[in-house]
Amino acid sequence: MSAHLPEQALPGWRCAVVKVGSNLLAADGGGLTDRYALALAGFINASHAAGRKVVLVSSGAVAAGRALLREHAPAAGDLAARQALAALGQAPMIALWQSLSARPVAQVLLTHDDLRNRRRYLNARSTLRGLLALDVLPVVNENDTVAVDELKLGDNDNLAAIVAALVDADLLLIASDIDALYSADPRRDPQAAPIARVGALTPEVLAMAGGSGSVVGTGGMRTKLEAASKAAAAGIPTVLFGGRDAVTVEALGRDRLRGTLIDAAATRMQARKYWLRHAPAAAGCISVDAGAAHALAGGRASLLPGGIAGARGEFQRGDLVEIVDAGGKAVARGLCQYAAGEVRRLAGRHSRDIEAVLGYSYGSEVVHRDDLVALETAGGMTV
Ligand SMILES: Nc1ncnc2c1ncn2[C@@H]1O[C@H](COP(=O)(O)OP(=O)(O)O)[C@@H](O)[C@H]1O
Ligand SMILES: N[C@@H](CCC(=O)OP(=O)(O)O)C(=O)O
Repeated sequence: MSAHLPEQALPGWRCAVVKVGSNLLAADGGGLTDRYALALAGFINASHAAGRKVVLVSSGAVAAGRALLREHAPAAGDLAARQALAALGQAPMIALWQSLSARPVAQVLLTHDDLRNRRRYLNARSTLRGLLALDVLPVVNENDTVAVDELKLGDNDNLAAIVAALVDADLLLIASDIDALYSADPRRDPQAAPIARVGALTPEVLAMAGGSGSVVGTGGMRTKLEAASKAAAAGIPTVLFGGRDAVTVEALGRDRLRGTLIDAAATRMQARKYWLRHAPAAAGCISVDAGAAHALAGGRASLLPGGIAGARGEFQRGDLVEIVDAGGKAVARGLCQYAAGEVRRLAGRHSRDIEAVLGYSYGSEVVHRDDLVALETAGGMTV
C-alpha cells in the first residue's frame, strides 16, 4: 500500500512521543512478539544515540495477560477481567521493551484523571521530565487497574497526545498496523486512498476515520485523529505510520516519513501562550518587585522567590496566577509551582533557601518561564 505514499521530510524534533498499539506487539489472540517491536526499538535506540529524547506509550498489556492464561483467559467483553489481564500483562510488556532498549526503561502508569488533576499533572510532568533528564526510556501505559472508562475506550492514542503536551514534545509518532490515514476505512472501502499530509483536522477529515479493524486493537483511526487534534492544539504535529514495515520505521531514523503528517495548528509556544493568556480567571495574584517585573516583561525569565513581595488569594500548586508589579499592574500570567501559603513564606528569600523554609522543594522557580506568558513587551506590544 505504501507505494502510493510519497516519502516526505519528518518535521525536526528533539523530543518525541512514540505510540505503539497492541496490534504491533501481539498478533490477534496471540502473545507478545518482538517481530515489529524490534525495528521500532531500533528507531528509538538510534534516536537516543543522536541525543534525542523519547517517551514510549505502549499498549499490549491486555493481550500479553491473555496470552499468559491461554485457554483459561476470561471472555473478551468482561471489563473487570480485562483489568485483571492488563495487570497481568504490564510486566511482560515492559520486559519486552527492556529486552530491546539500549537504555533502561521506566514504567509509568497513568490515567486521564491523573492528568486532569493539576497537582498530579505537575507531579507526572516532573517525573517524566526527570526520567528524560536521566536519559532512560519512559514506557507509559494506562493504569487499567483504576481506569475503567479509559480501558473501555482503549485510548492510548489520546493518552499519547496528552503525554506529548505534558513533556513538551515536538512530535507525536503513532505507529499502527496501517501505513497511513486513508480517505475511508480501507478494510471496508477498496477505493480508499492514502493521505500524505493533513493541513487541518476539519470535520471532513475526521469523518474519514472508522473504528478498529482487529481483535486486539481498540481505538481505531478515530482515536488517532482525536489524538492528532489534541496534539495540534498544543502546537505538536503528528505522524501516522505503518509500524509493520521495517523500511518505513528505519527511514524515520533518517528523518524521512512514509505515512501521514498532520500539521500542528500553531507553534508550541503560540499554543501555550494563547492558553495562558486566555485561560479562565487566575486563582490568585503574586506581587513582585521592580527588578522581577522588568525581567518577566521580557518574557524569558522565570519568577524566583527573591523577587516576590507577596501573594493574594488561596491558589493551589499548579494554579494559574497573575503577576503584578508594585503599582498593581499585571505584567505576566503563569502556572505557579507553589501554593499561596508557600509563596508567602518564600517571598524575598533566595532559591537555595526553599528547602530550609518549607522542608521540601518543587524547584527553584516559583513560576517556570515555560509556564509563563508576559502580558506586554518592554515596548508595550502584546505578545
Ligand atoms: N480512514 C481510515 N484510514 C486508515 N485506517 C482506518 C480508517 N478508518 C478505520 N481504520 C482502521 O483503523 C485501524 C488502526 O487502528 P487500531 O486497530 O486501533 O490499531 P492500533 O492497535 O495500532 O491502535 C486500521 O487497521 C483500520 O482498519
Ligand atoms: N492499556 C491497554 C491498551 C489500550 C489501547 O489503547 O490499545 P491500542 O488501541 O492497541 O493502542 C493495554 O495495554 O492492553
